[in-house]
Amino acid sequence: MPGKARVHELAKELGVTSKEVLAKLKEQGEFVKSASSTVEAPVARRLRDAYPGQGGGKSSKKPAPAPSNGAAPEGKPAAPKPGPAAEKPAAEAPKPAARPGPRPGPKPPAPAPAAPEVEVPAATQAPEAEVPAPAPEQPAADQPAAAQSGQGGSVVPPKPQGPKPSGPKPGPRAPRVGNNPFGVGPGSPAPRPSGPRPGGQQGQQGGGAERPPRPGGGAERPAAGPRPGGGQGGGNRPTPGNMPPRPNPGMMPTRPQRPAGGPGGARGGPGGGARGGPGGGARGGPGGGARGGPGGGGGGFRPGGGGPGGGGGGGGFRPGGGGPGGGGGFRGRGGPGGRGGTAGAFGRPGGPSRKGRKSKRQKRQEYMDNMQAPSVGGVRLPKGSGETIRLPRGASLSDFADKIDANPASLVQVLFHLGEMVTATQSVSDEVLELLGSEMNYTVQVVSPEEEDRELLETFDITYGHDAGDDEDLQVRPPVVTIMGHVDHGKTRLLDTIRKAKVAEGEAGGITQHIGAYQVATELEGVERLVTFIDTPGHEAFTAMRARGATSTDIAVIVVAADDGVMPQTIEAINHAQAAKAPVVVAINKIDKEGANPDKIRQQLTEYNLVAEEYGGDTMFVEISAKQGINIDGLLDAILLTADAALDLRANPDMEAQGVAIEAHLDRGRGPVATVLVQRGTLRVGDSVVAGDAYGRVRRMVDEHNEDVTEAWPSRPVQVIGFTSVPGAGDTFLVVDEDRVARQIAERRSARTRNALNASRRKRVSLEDLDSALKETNSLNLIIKGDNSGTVEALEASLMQLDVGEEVDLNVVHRGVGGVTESDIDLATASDAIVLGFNVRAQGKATERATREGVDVRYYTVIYQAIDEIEAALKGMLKPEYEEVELGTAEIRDVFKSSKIGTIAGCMVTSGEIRRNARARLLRDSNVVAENLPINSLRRFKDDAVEVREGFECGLTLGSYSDLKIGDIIETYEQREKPRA
Ligand SMILES: Nc1nc2c(ncn2[C@@H]2O[C@H](COP(=O)(O)OP(=O)(O)OP(=O)(O)O)[C@@H](O)[C@H]2O)c(=O)[nH]1
Repeated sequence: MPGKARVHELAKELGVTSKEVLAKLKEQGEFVKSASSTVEAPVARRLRDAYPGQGGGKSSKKPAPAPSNGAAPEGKPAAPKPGPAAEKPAAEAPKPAARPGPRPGPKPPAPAPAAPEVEVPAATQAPEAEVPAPAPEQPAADQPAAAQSGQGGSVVPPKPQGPKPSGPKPGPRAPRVGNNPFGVGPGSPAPRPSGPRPGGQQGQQGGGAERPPRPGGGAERPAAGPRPGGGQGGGNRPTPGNMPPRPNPGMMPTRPQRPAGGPGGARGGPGGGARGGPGGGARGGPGGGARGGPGGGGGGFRPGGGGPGGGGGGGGFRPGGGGPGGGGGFRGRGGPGGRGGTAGAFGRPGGPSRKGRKSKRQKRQEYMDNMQAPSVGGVRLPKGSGETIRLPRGASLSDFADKIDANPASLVQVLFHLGEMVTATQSVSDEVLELLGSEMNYTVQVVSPEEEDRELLETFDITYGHDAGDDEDLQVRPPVVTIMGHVDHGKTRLLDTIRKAKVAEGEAGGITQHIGAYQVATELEGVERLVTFIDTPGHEAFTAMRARGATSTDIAVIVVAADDGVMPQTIEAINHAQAAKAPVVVAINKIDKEGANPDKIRQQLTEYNLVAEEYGGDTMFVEISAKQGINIDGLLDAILLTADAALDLRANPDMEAQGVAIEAHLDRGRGPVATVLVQRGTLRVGDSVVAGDAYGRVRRMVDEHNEDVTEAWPSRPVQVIGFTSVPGAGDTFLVVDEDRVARQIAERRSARTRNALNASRRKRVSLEDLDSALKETNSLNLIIKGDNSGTVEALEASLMQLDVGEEVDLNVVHRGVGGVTESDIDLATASDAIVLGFNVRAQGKATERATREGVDVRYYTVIYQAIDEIEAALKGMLKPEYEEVELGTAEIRDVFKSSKIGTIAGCMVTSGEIRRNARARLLRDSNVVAENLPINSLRRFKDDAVEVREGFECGLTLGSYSDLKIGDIIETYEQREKPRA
């Protein structure tokens, strides 16, 4: 095969010295080692071109037509061994001859004479060739160009000069790095590392293999020989520069568009060669390349920072911070340009971060704040300036912390130091909140449930408790009356009598059911008037209900048995009425009985600010007999007169109804049923209603005659069916626009109640009694289920009033209306509770489950029985109380010392007996010298004894106590459990 020209041969040919040739080559950017080194044909040609006068230029033109002019010797070097397939001298190549014009058609018809032109270096024609330069898929088109290039001369194998650098190709003539003639134009020196432009431009031509096919791109250049990928430095060694492309960020279609990368190919330096000669390559030559040469190349595998003049890598695997103009990159470092480029996608930011730093001033301010902040137990707290913090009852430390922008954990710590152990989310009592607030100079205002409810309703633009509209919208309404009094003074009987009396007076159908309230008609001064009675009298267990009854009541009738007089609950009832500012009418009952002394009652009640009219006061006293129906009308008259005199009973019926739930229960067939008393507005079927934390839509309303009603005016009690759950007795109810609002109000109330309940139930654990609290809980948990909410509340209230000392806690973990369910049993299992069912039974498989889980379920129909039993159970739980019982005394008559046993007292038992293991105290001259000493050894003579009686001598030891003297008295005693009263 025709060898490559050696330097000295070329020197000879050109008539210059080898040294000169070497110098020239160096000038051209070719690094040739010595005179015996070979150079590639294009280099030789360029060299010849550089010496035109010496035939170099000519010679380059000659070789092609060689066959015709026989210039073989010259032609040889002219057509140097370019391509691997160049078996034949380039002179043979002409036929294709194709003029590499714009059309590289596969069959260029160009005749032989065109040959000279054929020799025009391909690179010079590149601009033309670029246009048609087909994509690699048109190898045929490439062919002629390749042929005419004169260097590859590869006529035959139309090897597709794929766009890939295809490094590993076994081309026998792997162009050496830096020798790719297509990287630069003819005659043009190697790209200077002077900026992106040359590099970029060159890169386009010799561009990386990954570049999309571009006209004239190195890869596609047919003239590029077998290894088109390279620029000047192009070679076909498998290097990162000419590896087949791998998918990487640098190859993403968008990347090359980054301005920073310059127009260089994805891997391209100017020459885009594998290892980057001057033209750049995979590792970056001056034109930039994989590692960022000075010229800032297109992205390579690791396009680093761009060089001084170049942009950074245009996206490669790890393009880094750019040089001055560079940018974009993943992880590269800045080149000489240093920082200043923008950060790469994942690169470090260009400059040091100042974010998060605090100024000295800020730090000083913080320090000052810290110094001023209150500190409890070393925990710094925010310092308030006396502002008022409003917290709902049962708020947690977390809620508090939110309001003052503090860390809840520090509040927990502070409370710990103050002796309260609570978690951040646990509800805490009002006092604790207030205490904590005062520590931090805040005024904590615990908002009452009523206030909270008002605020809650305000969020829905609802006001409760006021009549809407003007004075003229108000219409007279009947008075609402509650009957209260001491046990057995005749409240129930009176209510019955009134009811029956009115039935007798012709109420159609009569009062057929007890709904918690009823309305009766009576005549006063010829005018028919209505009076509403709340039909929930009771014994003290109903205190809670009564208290509420008084607040929803206009007038309180206090029943006092004429034969019994004023009793404790009479006074309590008066107090409730007066607290509710409800005028009182006193019904002196049982006047039919012997010994009835109404005047005594009048007299007694003056002490309680109830002065009878007869005595110059304004309270009406009416003497009646509920049993015999005496003076019932008189009582009704008195009620109405009192109402007229003392009250302005008017309400606006033309508004959405508001009122109070008097009683509620779960009806087997109808679901939750609530008796409500409309206080203002008109309640209608279909209204969306919310009562406490229950809500629903009024599906049906019935009155005390069990008749359906469609509208209920002020002071009218009706039973409402349609709630989704059972409201509580005494809950306020109101009609709202939409079901959604009703639901939301109910849910928020429910959450609030739960919180408040948690706060009240929380077992207060302080550091002093933490041990005992953990050792023994001493609490009785209860679940109360009843047939209606009034009963349940009453039972709970009574139980809570049980006096069992402070040793035992009574917790009602759940209460509800309805039968005992499986879920009640589950809760009881989880909380170790006893289930109390009042007038209800177990539902479904609750009994079975209770038996299985060992849950104690107790059913009652009499309230006293329930209370008595629980009281007994609680007393059983009380810790035993111990008392000291003296056993006997002994006088020390002698003292012995034993190295083995210690100090032994020889005694005479002077009273009672001395028992081994009993406790003893030592008296000397009637003073207690030592207490609680154990008698751990007791002997009578040499025998161990369990006890020694009065009049006998014994020897004993008092533990390790040794300060015994003759004449001391040993008093022994033991602790015995004290029976409870
Ligand atoms: N002689 C007489 N007995 C009456 C009169 N009113 C009530 N009694 C009787 O007194 C007893 C108690 O009457 P209740 O109506 O149950 O008394 P109460 O105040 O409702 O009792 P509690 O529901 O337990 O609080 C009953 O036996 C009645 O019959 C009355 O005017 N005269």
